Amino acid sequence: MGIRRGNCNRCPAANGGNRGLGLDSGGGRAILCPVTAPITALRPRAMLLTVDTVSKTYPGGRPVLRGASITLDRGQSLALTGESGSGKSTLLNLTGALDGFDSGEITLDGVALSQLDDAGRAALRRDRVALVFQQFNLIPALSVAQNLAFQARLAGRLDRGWIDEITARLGLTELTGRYPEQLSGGQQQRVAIGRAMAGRPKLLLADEPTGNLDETAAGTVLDLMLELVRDSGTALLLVTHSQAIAARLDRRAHLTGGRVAA
Ligand SMILES: Nc1ncnc2c1ncn2[C@@H]1O[C@H](COP(=O)(O)OP(=O)(O)OP(=O)(O)O)[C@@H](O)[C@H]1O
Repeated sequence: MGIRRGNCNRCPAANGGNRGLGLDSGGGRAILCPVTAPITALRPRAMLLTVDTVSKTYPGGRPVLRGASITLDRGQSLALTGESGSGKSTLLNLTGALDGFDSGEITLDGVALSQLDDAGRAALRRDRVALVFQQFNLIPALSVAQNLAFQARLAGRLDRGWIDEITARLGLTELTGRYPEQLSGGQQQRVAIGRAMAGRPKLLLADEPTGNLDETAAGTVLDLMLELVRDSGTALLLVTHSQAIAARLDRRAHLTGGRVAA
């Protein structure tokens, strides 16, 4: 970047100037203030996602998000917790460009979501984001192998070697010819995770991914998902009610009153 980092002699945030920009104490050269600069400016390579003071009210409803902010580095995992109705799924959907927000900004992999039209949002979802929900959402007419390949093709990154690796790591090798209705819930969710990862997404959004599974299956699925995500360098934003699950991730953030308390 053109502007270097250092100690500024006056805090522009305090003086009503541009947040994060300051002057060095010597010659008045522009620098990034290490105190007030947005983290994105200081660590541009590591940062994947910034949700910056985002607000959202559904038509006819009360505000759900009132200036919610989170950040996520590449390859990092973050658990989003909060009371029922606090807006966790809403925040996840906004992050995945599934819905629009009223104010603030979401930046994903350098792309400001507020600037995208419908086609741009669709492209972002296809190329960089993958979703796993509590409902497995597999395509019933496609076999396990076809479900995985479908997603990879959609993302424009069909790599048979990678799909074979995912299949093996998720313990699905014996099941590749089966159809979703021939699988248990835990098996279906493993396929859903495999499908999500098949296109090598930058960000995996998971909404209560083990919520429909019994404890044993949930534990297995979570272990496999975290291992696969970690080794792939994919960042994970996971909504959960479970403190035990939240504790397994790198960081956690709690949503309350429409804001995030990290
Ligand atoms: N499409 C929608 N239209 C109108 N209101 C909605 C819509 N989706 C969610 N809401 C409302 O927004 C609020 C937050 O919902 P959201 O699903 O984001 O919460 P949550 O924290 O994920 O809840 P839970 O833990 O129960 O799944 C709720 O009051 C909900 O009724």
